[in-house]
Amino acid sequence: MAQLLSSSACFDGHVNKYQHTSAVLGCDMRFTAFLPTHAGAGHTRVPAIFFLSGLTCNEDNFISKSGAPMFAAKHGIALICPDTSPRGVKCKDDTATWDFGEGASYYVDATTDEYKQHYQMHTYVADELFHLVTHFLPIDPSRISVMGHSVGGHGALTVGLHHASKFRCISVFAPMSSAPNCPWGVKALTNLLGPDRDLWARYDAAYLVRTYSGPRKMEILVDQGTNDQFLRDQLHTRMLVDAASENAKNVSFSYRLRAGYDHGYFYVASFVGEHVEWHAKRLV
Ligand SMILES: N[C@@H](CCC(=O)N[C@@H](CS)C(=O)NCC(=O)O)C(=O)O
Repeated sequence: MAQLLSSSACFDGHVNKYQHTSAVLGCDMRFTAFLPTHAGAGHTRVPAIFFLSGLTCNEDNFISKSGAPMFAAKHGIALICPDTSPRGVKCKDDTATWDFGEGASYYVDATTDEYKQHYQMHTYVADELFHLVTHFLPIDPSRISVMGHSVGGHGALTVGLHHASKFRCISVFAPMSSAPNCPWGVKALTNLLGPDRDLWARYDAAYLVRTYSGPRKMEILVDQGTNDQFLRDQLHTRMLVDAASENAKNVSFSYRLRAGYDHGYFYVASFVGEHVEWHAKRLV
């Protein structure tokens, strides 16, 4: 069960904030949900898009900055926005920097002694939160997809490709495309999984796109701004394009390059309507 903390009318629906105790993470967690008005009326279950946010974000950034609820209302789709990490669990160094730890879990299931007790965000999103929202909210479990931004784009790709029977399609803005091949990812995976790089492939989005083999063809939409300050050193979006071209049998891939846009929420807000429409075609 989740406790409703607040509810605000928004377009043709409500933005609700919930809190629940996560058994997987061993702490209380919050998430926000946009629910269209007709969700739950006469037992109506609606499709949903999970949105995974990037570094320094919590459950509020996307829902309040992207403008997505207007488009979700138009298409009758729910938005589910989890927090980006466990909170207040006091693991080693997890509040020391902005690019790792609290607000920066990288959606990984940790195996190191320092982090494995709480940093299980992959299983939290794919299993625990998925189960919670499809049992507690009027959401149709057979019509769910995943979207993400930056490190949350890495999260959307890794969660979506590992759980393709649960998530129908994936779209990402400015994704961190290969965690083992950028400084953010190397720092996070060393902390969360240890130094054995063979274990890191499970969270390498480009590797997963290249090797994905079912249960059905996965549709992926990748969006990238050309003036993104993190593109050259951290995101390497081209690696996803190359990986998809090598696996066209199993992956249907669209790439939208946006001239002049940077990494921030003004960029996400500019194209989120296109993304919600793309998901709606596959969910509604
Ligand atoms: N704190 C970093 C930036 C972190 C950052 O850009 N985070 C992105 C995701 S990777 C974000 O969505 N930030 C929250 C926001 O803009 O609301 C800095 O100041 O350079």
